[in-house]
Amino acid sequence: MSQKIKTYTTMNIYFCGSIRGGRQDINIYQKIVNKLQQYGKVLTEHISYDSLSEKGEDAALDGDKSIHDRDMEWLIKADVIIAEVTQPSLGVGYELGRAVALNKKVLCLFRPESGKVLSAMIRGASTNSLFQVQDYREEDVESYLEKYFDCFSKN
Ligand SMILES: O=c1[nH]c(=O)n([C@H]2C[C@H](O)[C@@H](COP(=O)(O)O)O2)cc1CO
Repeated sequence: MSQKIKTYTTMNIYFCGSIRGGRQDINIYQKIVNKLQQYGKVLTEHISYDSLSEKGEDAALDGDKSIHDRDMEWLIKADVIIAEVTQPSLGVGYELGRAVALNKKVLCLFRPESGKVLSAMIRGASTNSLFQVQDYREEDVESYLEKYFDCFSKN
């Protein structure tokens, strides 16, 4: 067990979650980020911060361009992208499109019990093991991540 965690320590994980699209799901983002930190470095940990409001990060110096350019650098260096896609977000949709273009490994997590219907452009992109969409209930999120990273280590 300890050996498995050791192999994961250098993995770069890019977590996507809604910011300006709405912060309703922040508690779930925190749960996901906490779990992901068992497997590697979460480059976008800030998405889970209580202090980050719907206004987004304070990018007073270079504005939104610095946020975009930094996040694209992180996306390029990520080994895997985990996205919580229940709360619709333009930024998350954009990140996922860029991740597909970069041939990255992507897991999208969606909660049907929210009553929302996931965009066809996300669910419909799930054609192979590189881009997966997983429906889940909040209480099961950790076990889905465990299963995903268990298979990840074998690929
Ligand atoms: O301040 C920010 N910082 C930041 O890293 N992002 C990135 C990471 C999130 O996965 C995604 C959220 O996009 P949006 O704000 O459109 O919901 O964009 C987005 C913003 C604000 O748009």
